Amino acid sequence: MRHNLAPFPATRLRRTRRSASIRALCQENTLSVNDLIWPMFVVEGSGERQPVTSMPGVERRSVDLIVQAAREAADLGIPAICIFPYTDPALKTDCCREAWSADNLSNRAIAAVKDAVPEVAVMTDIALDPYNAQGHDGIVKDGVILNDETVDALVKMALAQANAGADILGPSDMMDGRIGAMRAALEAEGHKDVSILSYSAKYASSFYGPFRDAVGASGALKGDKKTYQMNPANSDEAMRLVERDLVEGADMVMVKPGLPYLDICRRVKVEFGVPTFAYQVSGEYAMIMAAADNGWIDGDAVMLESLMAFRRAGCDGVLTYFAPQVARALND
Ligand SMILES: NCc1[nH]cc(CCC(=O)O)c1CC(=O)O
Repeated sequence: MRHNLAPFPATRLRRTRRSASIRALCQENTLSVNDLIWPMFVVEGSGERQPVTSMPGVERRSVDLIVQAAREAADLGIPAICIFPYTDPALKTDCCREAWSADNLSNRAIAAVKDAVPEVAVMTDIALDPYNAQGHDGIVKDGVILNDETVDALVKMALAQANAGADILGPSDMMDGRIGAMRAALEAEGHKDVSILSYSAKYASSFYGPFRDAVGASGALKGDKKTYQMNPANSDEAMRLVERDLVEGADMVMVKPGLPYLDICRRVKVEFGVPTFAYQVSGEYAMIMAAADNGWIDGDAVMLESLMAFRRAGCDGVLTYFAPQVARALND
């Protein structure tokens, strides 16, 4: 872009900022409810709500209340929700078989939402951590995370979610070869219209701490996820991962976490021009809420500013725990 500005005073850049109406005319980016995916946590029971201590305002909800939240999403105009299960520790095993059980908690929630509020798109999470006694996203043997055995398990998990009625599958595991394997299995099993939103550039981040509390995975996890999630120091590698996932059949891609990785969001959008999403993760949410609860920042204003930043960086949409608050603020 060239910037051949006439010298002052012919150019006074404040002219386009002088009133609300002129600022509105010159605004380059917008944030709308259409840009939101609302992540939520499901727990066993009925009428059950459990606050997540490290994420003020976020609760685990039983399936009936997930359905109620999906209705709220529809009323607010939020196009999609994303379901994460809090799994009973007794169901966690080394082989992770609960992950692909047709009537596991997550699949029951997917089916219930699709039955009651079919117009809301349901996204899922595909990774073994909620079902793994070892807390890892993949199957662990002798301290090593096994790639190909994990992909076989993830394919079964993907099919179970598609059978339950999921619209968008979200592989968040970072194994190699999983997108191609899932896409082939979906085609073979008649799920040709199910979307894959791949967590393509997912970093080994410390911003996921509160999420691991929310799904009850922090206790089980031994070690870290650095042999599969990305090194936060890398950027070119993210482009290779995105390209690989697109070639294997992903429809949309994600960068995660969000705000600390806006440069990656920008590169993905500019280099590939595909539907690009960011995940404003639990730690990002917790930081904003903690400062707001202390009266140190204006929480609502910072929430909206942080989400506009994703749009400015080129994201088509954002997974954010703020989704209902944002929708309410935008609908006001
Ligand atoms: N693989 C599971 C998964 N899916 C989404 C998140 C994090 C989301 C958040 O922090 O809000 C994680 C945690 C992890 O990788 O340890």
